Amino acid sequence: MCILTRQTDSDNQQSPPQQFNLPDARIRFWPNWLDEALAQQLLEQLQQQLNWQQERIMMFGKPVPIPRRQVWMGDAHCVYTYSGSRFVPQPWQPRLQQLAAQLSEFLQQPFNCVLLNLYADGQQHMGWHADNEPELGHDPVIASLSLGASRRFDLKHRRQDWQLQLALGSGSLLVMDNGCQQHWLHRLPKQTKVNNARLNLTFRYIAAPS
Ligand SMILES: O=C(O)CCC(=O)C(=O)O
Ligand SMILES: [Fe+2]
Repeated sequence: MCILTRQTDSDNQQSPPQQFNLPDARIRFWPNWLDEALAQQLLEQLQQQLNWQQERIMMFGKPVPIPRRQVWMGDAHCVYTYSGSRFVPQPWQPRLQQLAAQLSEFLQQPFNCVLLNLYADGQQHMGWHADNEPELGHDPVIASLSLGASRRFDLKHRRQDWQLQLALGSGSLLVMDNGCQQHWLHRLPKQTKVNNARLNLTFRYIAAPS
């Protein structure tokens, strides 16, 4: 097993990313893509303004609330099926549409929808999964922006004994592509000592029906 950890440093959007060429995948990481004050301001604004939902998923035949709150937002055709439920997007909040456009320009990659996850504290989490729903296409590019409390993010190869752990601090941007969803899984583990909220935004692209 190989566990690699990177700590954040003072890079910004002008700096080249930290790049991890993993077996069967690529991860790029900008520790300070947004500066600290802007990240904090955006966190507070989105926490207050958005219509946060605690979705329920079916587990062993019973509806169970997921351990975080979510918003699904994007272009009207971006209907998304996740853990057996169908999500119709909320219309764009202007600041988020602007961020999607900024990321599209920055990464030279279209984004037309975003899943927002709000973790009230370190008890809230997300289990092992891949963002490999068919709507996202064959090899999706997922751009993950984090605001608020720093949390650990784990990746593991599906078939080989490889793991990667990253600390995702406020304002950091993580980009997963080149096989990451096909060959790896990721999760946000519980961290019971974390008392503050974290908001994560994963920008995605869903092709319009032809
Ligand atoms: O909160 C995170 O960093 C992970 C979010 C995630 O994996 C997802 O939205 O699919
Ligand atoms: Fe994910």
